Amino acid sequence: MKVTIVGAGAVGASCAEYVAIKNFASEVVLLDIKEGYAEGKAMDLMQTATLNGFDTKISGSTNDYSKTANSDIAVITSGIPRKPGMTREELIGINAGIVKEVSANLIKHSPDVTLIVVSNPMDTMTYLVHKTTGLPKNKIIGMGGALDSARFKYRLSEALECPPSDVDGMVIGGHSDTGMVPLTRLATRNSVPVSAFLDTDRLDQVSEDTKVGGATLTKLLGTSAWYAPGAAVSGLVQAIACDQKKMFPCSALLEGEFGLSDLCIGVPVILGKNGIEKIVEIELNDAEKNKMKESAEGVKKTNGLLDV
Ligand SMILES: NC(=O)C1=CN([C@@H]2O[C@H](COP(=O)(O)OP(=O)(O)OC[C@H]3O[C@@H](n4cnc5c(N)ncnc54)[C@H](O)[C@@H]3O)[C@@H](O)[C@H]2O)C=CC1
Ligand SMILES: O=C([O-])CC(=O)C(=O)O
Repeated sequence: MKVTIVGAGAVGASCAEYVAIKNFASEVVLLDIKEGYAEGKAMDLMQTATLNGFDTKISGSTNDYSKTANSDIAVITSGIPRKPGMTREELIGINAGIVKEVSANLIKHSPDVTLIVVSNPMDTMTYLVHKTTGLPKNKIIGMGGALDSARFKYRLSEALECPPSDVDGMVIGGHSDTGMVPLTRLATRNSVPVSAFLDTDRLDQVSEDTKVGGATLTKLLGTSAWYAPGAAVSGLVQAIACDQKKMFPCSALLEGEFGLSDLCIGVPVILGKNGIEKIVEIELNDAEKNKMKESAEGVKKTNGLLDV
């Protein structure tokens, strides 16, 4: 199993580390445009192999895509992150060109690759990859909802004063400060609806904190987050690599599902060896449907800025 990660920055390197530690991939190639950077990160990570007990071979490449040939899965984390006060959407001008070029280069050397798009604005970057590559729709996956759901569960565990492992929950919709749709109605603590423990005001607060999860960290860190993003991507990579048939909310091309079409947005999907094996059309109530519709309008507005 060969995994390539383009962009050896904060998220790319974190993802490489989690993939390696989980020890399911034979090879991880890190590629970056910055001279020597991916090689340096790869060497540093390889020197953790005996410490962390993994056998995955991690190598680096400065923009030489021949090193990525025959990758099964490739992750795109190349591009700029936001600074405090910015939205993800403001990154489109620089990141669209990078994502278009990187995806074309990856596919040239690995025509059967499954792509996971991380660069922001992620839903629009995922749509761009659909529009500009010939890859089938099941092989293009945007990562956002897995991260947003992890943050939702963290915020719920804070409110419930319980360990995060007691909590289950999911965030669908666009990966943006206003577009996320945390499904509080379906969230549970060990199968008990969270509404049995928390009142509406507290649940609304959890939702709001979840939606601005990325912005909150960007303000604290001066750049956007990487540990939870890297871990979330590694979960998607593992589900595909190990054919786990696990369900995650991912940005997928919709063609009528949830009453939406011609966009990529976060919805529950089953991930296995064929990438997106199924979009799971869960029943939403009217309020959730309206939030999804508004979220989709926001994503489409950003998509309208693309030159495709
Ligand atoms: N979808 C999500 O949930 C998340 C998305 N992100 C996004 O991921 C992206 C990366 O974030 P960070 O790793 O924090 O940024 P970073 O600046 O640490 O790393 C980005 C790397 O991309 C490289 N790069 C730029 N152009 C390239 C090209 N043409 N080819 C190869 N490499 C290139 C840079 O040299 C740099 O090393 C950002 O757009 C950020 O907004 C970050 C966190 C979560
Ligand atoms: O907030 C950002 O810009 C990066 C990101 O997508 C996240 O951490 O959710």
